[in-house]
Amino acid sequence: MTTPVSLTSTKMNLGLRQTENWIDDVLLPRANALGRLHFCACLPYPLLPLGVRRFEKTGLTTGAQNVWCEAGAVTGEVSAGLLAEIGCTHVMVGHAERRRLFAEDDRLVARKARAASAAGLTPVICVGEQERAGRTETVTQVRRQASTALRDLPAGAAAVVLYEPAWAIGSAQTAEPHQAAAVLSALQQETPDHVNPTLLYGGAVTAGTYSSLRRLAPWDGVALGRAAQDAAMLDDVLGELLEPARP
Ligand SMILES: O=C(CO)COP(=O)(O)O
Repeated sequence: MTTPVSLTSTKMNLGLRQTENWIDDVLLPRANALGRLHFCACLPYPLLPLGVRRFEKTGLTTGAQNVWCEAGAVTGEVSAGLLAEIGCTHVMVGHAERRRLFAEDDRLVARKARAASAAGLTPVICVGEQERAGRTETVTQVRRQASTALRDLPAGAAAVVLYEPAWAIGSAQTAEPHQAAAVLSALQQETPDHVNPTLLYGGAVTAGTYSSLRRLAPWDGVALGRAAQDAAMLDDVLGELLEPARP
């Protein structure tokens, strides 16, 4: 049984001091466990050097929450090359909040994923339905989002596909495990032969989420939001992800 993979994004929820405290008091004391999960913390742009410095030699890595597709004269944006140069390993593309607030569509998300990959970063391609929907509609949306982003990645490129239903993010409810299993199966079918992405679930993850999803489908891990910011919740999730005998 391979060890699951996990990551988190602090979104815009923590300032500089809060991020320092969270890294020092919550993440670093758990660096061994988090390192086993290849844990990546996706931070706002100005806090990326802080993450890179603090995580040096810990097994944890730093990711960005967004990127622009090209370098050059694009005021206010940040290129994949710069993210790689400062030490990021991952970058999220197409998070539901960006699709909703900034009208990011599948083609733009695909360009961002390609740029990330070309710079040596692992794109975390976020997919998921904006509104709660039935299985057929959900699977159709997710298939389209994932295939558009994956098909132009170079052969052998590292990639994560993160299924996060927008309605579950920040809520108390995760996706229903059978429906999530149908999504995972569609993602596997939609993955082109030349890439082998890690497939994660996110959205209202707490202790128990991974086990109930994994019972029905071979998810590679989970992305954490609120659960990574609370030491007790994080301990519970880590205990579950790292327990030796999972079904
Ligand atoms: O959006 C998320 C992570 O990117 C999920 O957040 P929550 O786990 O807090 O719902």
